[in-house]
Amino acid sequence: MVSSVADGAKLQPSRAGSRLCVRCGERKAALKRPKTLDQICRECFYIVFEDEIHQTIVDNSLFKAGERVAIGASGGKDSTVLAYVLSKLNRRHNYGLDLFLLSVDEGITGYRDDSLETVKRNEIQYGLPLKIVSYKDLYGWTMDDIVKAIGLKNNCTFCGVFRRQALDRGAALLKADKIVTGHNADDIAETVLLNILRGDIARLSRCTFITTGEDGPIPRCKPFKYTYEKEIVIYPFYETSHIFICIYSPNAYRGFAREFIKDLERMRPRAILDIIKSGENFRISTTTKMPEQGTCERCGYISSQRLCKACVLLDGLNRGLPKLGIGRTKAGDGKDRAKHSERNTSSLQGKHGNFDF
Ligand SMILES: Nc1ncnc2c1ncn2[C@@H]1O[C@H](COP(=O)(O)OP(=O)(O)OP(=O)(O)O)[C@@H](O)[C@H]1O
Repeated sequence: MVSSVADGAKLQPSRAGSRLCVRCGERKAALKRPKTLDQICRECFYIVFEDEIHQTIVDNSLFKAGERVAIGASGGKDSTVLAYVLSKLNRRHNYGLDLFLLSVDEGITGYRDDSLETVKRNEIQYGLPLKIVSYKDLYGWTMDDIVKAIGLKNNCTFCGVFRRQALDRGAALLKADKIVTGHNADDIAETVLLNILRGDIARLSRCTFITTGEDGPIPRCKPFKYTYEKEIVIYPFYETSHIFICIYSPNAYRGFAREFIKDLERMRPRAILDIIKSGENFRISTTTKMPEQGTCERCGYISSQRLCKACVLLDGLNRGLPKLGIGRTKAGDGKDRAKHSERNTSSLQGKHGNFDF
């Protein structure tokens, strides 16, 4: 399913009126910057947008020269803009990175097949090699098959767990040193809020990290950590920009958090950065038990249980018991590596889940 988001982006420029740009003081302001509400011209908007991302990359030492970086490319607005900006900054600032597009085909007819067409165009437009890995090849199941087996209710759990691992496997095939994703400031603020609402201390403690998985197979980072979604939408300006909406994603709880953050942003744009800042400054009590890292006995993937979540879910599917591994039951067959409280066990469960991408 495809919907155009260019409309929202076009409204703002027309409201900017005839004021001069606050940055250059020469050209007419073309829009009100969503992040700061500054009246700014189009040229200066591009400059500050790209410069802030460059600054985030430099301040957080996200990359080293010579690294092979796989860009998680879904074909949606965030990762499409990420691929474009990262290849531009790589050239402009001589990062010395080898960039690749990496797409996971979940096998969702009418959604991922459409968005993969965008990625294939990006491969040519941006001159970046593309690798596609599919759930069908990796797990023997497409999401269409999984939804037929389990219905709509818990399908996001399968998709999140499988996608996380599929990205790692694809990146390993590309011999990548890092994976980057298009998670933006709104996504991160939303995740902070959700982890508070769920009392998920383990994930709360790491969901604001700009780089995660340094102890795992391939670290992944988020160069858009401080980039507002509204600015990502505006960035391609009058070019058509599309959002692909998953036909299977009912995730109402996340949707509620998202709406709440959008309301806060309308009243006070800084709210998004402030929620991220709060998340960054949470201190976890030393008495809270944290997951103990290991590897899955069956597939060798990083896991805090005897079997990783993907293997447990796959087992359930293959045995005709698709609900196995869903919810708050323990992954594996109960032989935990460490004794955890009930709450901590539930945190571990989602370690590869879609809230902790
Ligand atoms: N199928 C996929 N293949 C490769 N990377 C993916 C895939 N799905 C998600 N990602 C990565 O995870 C990020 C966040 O995914 P999410 O599903 O939240 O989509 P989103 O916020 O709408 O981003 P986008 O606009 O890029 O689709 C994406 O920006 C992308 O980098």
